[in-house]
Amino acid sequence: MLVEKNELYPIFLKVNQLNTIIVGGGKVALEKLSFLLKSSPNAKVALIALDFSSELLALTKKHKILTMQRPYTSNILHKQHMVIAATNDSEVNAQIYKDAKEKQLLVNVADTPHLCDFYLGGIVTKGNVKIAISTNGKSPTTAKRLRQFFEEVIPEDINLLVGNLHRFRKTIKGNFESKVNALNKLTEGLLN
Ligand SMILES: C[C@@]1(CC(=O)O)C2=NC(=C\c3[nH]c(c(CCC(=O)O)c3CC(=O)O)Cc3[nH]c(c(CC(=O)O)c3CCC(=O)O)/C=C3\N/C(=C\2)[C@@H](CCC(=O)O)[C@]3(C)CC(=O)O)/[C@H]1CCC(=O)O
Ligand SMILES: NC(=O)c1ccc[n+]([C@@H]2O[C@H](COP(=O)([O-])OP(=O)(O)OC[C@H]3O[C@@H](n4cnc5c(N)ncnc54)[C@H](O)[C@@H]3O)[C@@H](O)[C@H]2O)c1
Repeated sequence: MLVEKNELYPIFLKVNQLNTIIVGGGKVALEKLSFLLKSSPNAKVALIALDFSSELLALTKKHKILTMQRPYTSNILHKQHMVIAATNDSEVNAQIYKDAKEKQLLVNVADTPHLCDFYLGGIVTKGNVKIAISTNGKSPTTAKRLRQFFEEVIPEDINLLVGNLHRFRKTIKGNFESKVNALNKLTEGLLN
């Protein structure tokens, strides 16, 4: 049996130094913004929509996020790096996709895999450690459950390990290779 394989390449974006725009102000926009801010509270993001739900407005106020109450027009994509389309108008969403492609922006039309350059994933954060989960767009529910599972099983003190190894690395003398050897020797027991 041929097993399908996820060929997406995950990268960890510094969204505090990139410009992201979300088009839409309803339930889906709220979900995408909440997950973005949960992982990256200082993300540089702006929203544009005909109207915004009160829950979404409360979140934008809390994080000092700019909201623009007007219809989408393509000029809003100027100087943006990424756009998330989350309106309830599929023609507008398709137009955003087309405009973004013309301007070579990364685009995600929420919940519409064939109109996405990237997917938002399930994300587990423990201090400096972050794990991103994707099911290749096949089952967001599985991504959510896996995220909950790893949030539960990965100990909070994983961050202590990272901090200790970071400090230990600075104390090791020698070239790159001997540092790698020392770090690997010290941590080989972690797998057992
Ligand atoms: C991970 C997460 C992040 C986030 O949203 O930020 C995320 N979806 C989440 C939850 C969720 N979304 C939906 C449900 C209801 C169950 C269901 O319908 O299946 C649930 C579960 C729930 O809410 O319980 C609806 C839905 N979503 C997509 C479709 C279309 C389709 O499946 O074809 C439909 C059907 C729409 C319809 O019916 O028309 C598609 C996408 N959703 C993705 C991400 C991308 C793929 C990620 C991957 O590769 O796994 C992708 C491809 C594009 C995208 O990036 O949007 C977040 C969990 C975060 C967490 O909890 O940690
Ligand atoms: N809510 C869900 O659970 C769900 C599930 C699966 C798919 N979807 C799909 O996701 C999309 C968004 O759903 P939702 O629940 O967030 O809708 P919603 O009605 O809660 O919000 C839609 C938002 O789009 C904005 N909008 C519409 N036209 C616009 C335009 N021309 N310019 C700027 N903003 C515009 C509205 O102002 C509103 O804020 C829809 O296509 C919906 O079918 C929703």
